[in-house]
Order: sequence, then structure tokens, then C-alpha cells
Amino acid sequence: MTNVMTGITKAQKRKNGEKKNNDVKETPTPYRYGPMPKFPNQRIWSRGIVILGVLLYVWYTSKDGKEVSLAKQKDILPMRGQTVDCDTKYLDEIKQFPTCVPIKCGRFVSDKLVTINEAETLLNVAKKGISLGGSSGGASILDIHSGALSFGEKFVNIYTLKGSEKFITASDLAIYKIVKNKIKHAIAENFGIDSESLYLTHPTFFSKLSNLESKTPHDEYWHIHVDKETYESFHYTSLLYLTDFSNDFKGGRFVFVDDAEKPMKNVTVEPRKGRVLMFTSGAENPHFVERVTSGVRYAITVSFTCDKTKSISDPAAH
Ligand SMILES: O=C(O)CCC(=O)C(=O)O
Ligand SMILES: [Fe+2]
Repeated sequence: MTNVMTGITKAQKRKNGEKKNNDVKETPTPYRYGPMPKFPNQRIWSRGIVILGVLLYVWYTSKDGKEVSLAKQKDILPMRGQTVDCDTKYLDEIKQFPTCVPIKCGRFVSDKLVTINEAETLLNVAKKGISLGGSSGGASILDIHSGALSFGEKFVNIYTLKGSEKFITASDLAIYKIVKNKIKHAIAENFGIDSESLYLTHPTFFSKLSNLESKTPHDEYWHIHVDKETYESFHYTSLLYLTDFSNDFKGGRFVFVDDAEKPMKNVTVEPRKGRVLMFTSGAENPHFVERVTSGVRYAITVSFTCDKTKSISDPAAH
């Protein structure tokens, strides 16, 4: 049939179409920048690169990505926690004190218990007190209950040092007591126990950590440990952080090691000024502090026992 408008028959159209298609096949598409370069074993190389990329991705994500963060420095947490099964030895021991047995063992973090002003007051006490002595290695402690203060490679009693009258005032002591009581009540609430069953115990101390080379084993704060094994009287441990991870120091995160074979199971807490970390002191909570790589990290370890015979009194003015 002939198209009235063009006067071309269907057969002619088919013929023209075929010719066009043939033309396309005959003309190769030119590469804008010339032909793709070829090199020997091109396929093997490109496959190798893809496999390397996949391996790099797997290595990178398993290295850091799977570690769990309980608290980042930037978080402001009213309360965040995790429960874990109590270690049986811990449970057997704490059962001697029935009102002190936790509903579940675990760890909790709160940024709302202690105010920034309270944290700053205690930071100044730590700075002033430790400046009277201080370890020659990377870890200094000050225990205002016993008076123990790191001094070079030894310890001295701060209350025997000249100038010690000034490092802590009556109002600092009152704040210390308020903070300790707030932490005690939070521990009781989180673990479902009676706060009257908790007593402050030894050692409760300020710590100052830096990247100085260690001089004695006391300076090596980065080893994995269980508090109940290091400090026999502990049942509940708490830390109050006085400086900020990343701003005041680098490194120095607190790390729970849930499975020593699998670092990606580690649970980390980044210190934040005024942040309180509380946990049961048994083998369900092995932990360490990462080495501080720069700056200075200040904290207070506030420790509680359920054994009244192991309790210590609130610090007094000297
Ligand atoms: O400073 C910390 O974050 C933890 C210190 C610690 O593990 C301890 O005093 O037993
Ligand atoms: Fe510890």
C-alpha cells in the first residue's frame, strides 16, 4: 500500500529500514578519548582489585565498627545501662548481704546526677591536692580519706605536707559528701537494692592520668582487671569523670571487655565532665582504661561495699 502523504510503499520502507540498520552496524561508535587502553591480564587485575576492595572493607568494619559505645562524650544521658549475668563467685559472695544482692548485674551511665559546678569543684580539689606531689609516671592518685598521695615513685600522706591545709575547704568536703550520696542512691535504684546496705569503702580516690612513661606498676592503669579481685572489699564501683574525652585529653576511654577474644564486643564509655559510671564489681565487668595519648584525664573512683566492717568514714577537715 502506498502512503498518500509520501508516496512510499511499505516494501520500500522495509528496504530503507534494513539499509539504515545495516548502516548502524557498519559504523563503529567512536570513543571520545580514543580506544580504551588494553594491558596484559586485564581481567585478572580488575578482579584482584575488586577482591582487595572487599577485603579492605571487611577488615575496616570489623576493626572498629562493631565496638559498642555505651556513652559518647557528646551524649547527654539521663541514664543509660546494660545488664549482664552476674559472675557466680560475685553472686555467692554478695548473698551474705541479702539486701545488697542486685536484681541484675550490669553497668549504668548518667550525666544528670552530678552538676557541672560540683564536678568543677572536685576537679579543683584534685588539681590542687595532686600538685602537692604527683607520680613521676603517668598515673597519680589522691585519697582524701587516708591521705595517700602519689609522690615521685612512692606515696606520702598529704596531710603531713606543708600547704595541705589549703587544698580542700569545708565547702569542698560538703560537696564531696553530697556527690557521694547521690551516686550511692543511684546505684541502689539501678540495681534494685536498699541504699542503707551500701557503705563507702577503701580505696576511694581521685586519679590523674597522662601519657608520661610509667615508672612503677602503679602507673600502668591500662591493664584489664576485675575490681573485686584488685580491691577485695568492692561490691559496686563508680567513676565520676572530671574532664572531657577528646577536648581535655585523647585516648583514656573506659572499656568493658565482654569477651577478651573479640575486641569488637567491647563496650566503651567516653569520659565527660560530670558523667557517672556505675557497675557491679565482679568478674561480669572486666575492664580497662585506654592509654591517654595526650592531655590530662581526671576522675574519682567512688567505691561501695555491702560489708559494714569494710566501710570508711566521710573525709574530715584536717
Ligand atoms: O578511671 C577509670 O575510668 C577507671 C579506673 C579503674 O578501673 C579503677 O580504678 O579500678
Ligand atoms: Fe577498675
